[in-house]
Amino acid sequence: RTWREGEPPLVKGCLPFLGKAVEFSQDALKLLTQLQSTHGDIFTVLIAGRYMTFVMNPLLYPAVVKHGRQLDFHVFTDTVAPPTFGYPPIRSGAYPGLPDRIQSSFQLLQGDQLTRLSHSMLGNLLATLRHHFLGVGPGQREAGPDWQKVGSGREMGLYALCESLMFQASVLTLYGTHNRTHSPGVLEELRRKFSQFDARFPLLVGGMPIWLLARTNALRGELIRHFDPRSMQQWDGPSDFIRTRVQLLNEYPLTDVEKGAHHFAILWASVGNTIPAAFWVIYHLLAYPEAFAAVKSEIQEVLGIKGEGLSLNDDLTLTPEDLDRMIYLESAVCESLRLSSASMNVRVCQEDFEMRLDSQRSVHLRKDDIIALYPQSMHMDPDIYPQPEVYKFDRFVLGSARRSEFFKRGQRLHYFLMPFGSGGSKCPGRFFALVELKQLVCVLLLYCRLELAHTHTHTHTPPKLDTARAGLGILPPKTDIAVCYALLCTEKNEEGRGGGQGENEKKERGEGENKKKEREAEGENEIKDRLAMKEGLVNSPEE
Ligand code: HEM
Repeated sequence: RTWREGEPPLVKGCLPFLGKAVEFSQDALKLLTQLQSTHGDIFTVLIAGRYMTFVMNPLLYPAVVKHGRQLDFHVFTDTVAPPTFGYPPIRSGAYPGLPDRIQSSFQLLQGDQLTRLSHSMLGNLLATLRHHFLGVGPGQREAGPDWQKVGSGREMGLYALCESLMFQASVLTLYGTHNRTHSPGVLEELRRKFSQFDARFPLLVGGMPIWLLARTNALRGELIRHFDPRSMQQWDGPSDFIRTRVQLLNEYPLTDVEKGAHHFAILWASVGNTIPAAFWVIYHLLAYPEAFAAVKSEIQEVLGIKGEGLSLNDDLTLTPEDLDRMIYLESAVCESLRLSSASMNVRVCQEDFEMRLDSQRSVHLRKDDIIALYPQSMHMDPDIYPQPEVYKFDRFVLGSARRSEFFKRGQRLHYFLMPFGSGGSKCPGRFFALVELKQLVCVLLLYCRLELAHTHTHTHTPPKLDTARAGLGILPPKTDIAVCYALLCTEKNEEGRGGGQGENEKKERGEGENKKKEREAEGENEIKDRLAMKEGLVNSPEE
């Protein structure tokens, strides 16, 4: 291929076919930043046989997003997802109407259904916490045998802790309970298999045929079997989202394995990014005491909880309005997503056309080329985020409100935080993901005492991002990091404080709850305004 007048600069590298594939897989952000400094805001690179045009300046992102017709997202996913998860491409014409109906099913992750999902997720997070870490099974109210052990503190990897909690609570919320998976041992087994499959995920997405990875192929088969039609009948109380998808897939001539593979793909989508995101959100709060203190006191203030926190016997209610009032919590979550997300937004050019970038510039693009945005470069741009490598929990707060205006070269950005993609390919689970992450913080901070095992401050070296997954979403840490954890308030502690004090605390809590109700009544309009603003964070206004 040779460069033509009007096209973006072309970088072919020295290696035939591979082009810049090696550098890209080693450190995509570094390569793209170097190319940007030489070739400017937009350039085309040969990567493993594909010509990929990167638009690096976030002020130009709207130009790409608005060309949804010429720049199609699903052509790409329909090439990558089917061989990775094991179902046939759905846009081949063999399944008329299926792609649109699948898109419609994503509505069930939002709106009113989101409230139901959130309610169920919180219950499952608490049940999982009680069961696995504190020795109390779902539905049980009494302390189990591990109570004392936990009361005196335990140590484990923070990633392992987040993975276990988020995986189990997410599976229970989306798929329901399974007569065999009632036993947490079975869910744990499912998680282990999932995590082994996930370790090979970058290779599969990179195009390696699964038959070359015999163990991964076998694992995928086992994972799919958990979700084939016969197994799905044994899941009790699935979410409306999963129930609808089961009915939908049954209407099409798919084999049982192919149906199971679709459900398995949703499992990956729902936890593959949420688990590493949970790790970074909690890690940053533990590493930065001022962030921890501000977020915890905000949570307690909004929920009207006095004292250290809650005991296991206390239940927790978190309405969407409660979460919405927690602007420091939301900012802390966004800041962790900014620092850890490295998803690539990919589109396939459907025809030769001229894409207008701004009032002065346009470029020629060729049919079948890939157009990509790499928002990690925006997230780490010092012009937009001063000291971009530093964690600042309140970066997304301005005064006493959410901050939703960010600028580059003095111009306001339409897109400033893009962990969830953009335009037509935007993650349909983004609202649920934010709720899950906030709920996890509330649960851990209110019920547990958590500390990094080896230091109490951020002066230690933070874990590095595992760049092997660059382009695929939230990057996990290269290594896990140990945390000590214990219950904040054990029954024993409460007794120790004496009945009178316990009564006072209950009274104070009651007063706090009354205050909360008064605020709820007063603030409804204010909440609506804030919700509208929050939409700016997860959904750009023009979409
Ligand atoms: C922090 C958590 C999450 C992050 C960062 C994230 C990010 C993303 C991104 C970037 C995409 C677009 C992929 C692309 O452009 O190629 C995507 C797609 C998707 N996500 Fe998420 N996601 C998260 C959580 C969730 C959750 C909790 C669910 C569901 C319960 C979910 C369901 C999906 C689905 C179904 C798609 C495919 C959409 C389509 O094919 O049109 N995600 N996600």
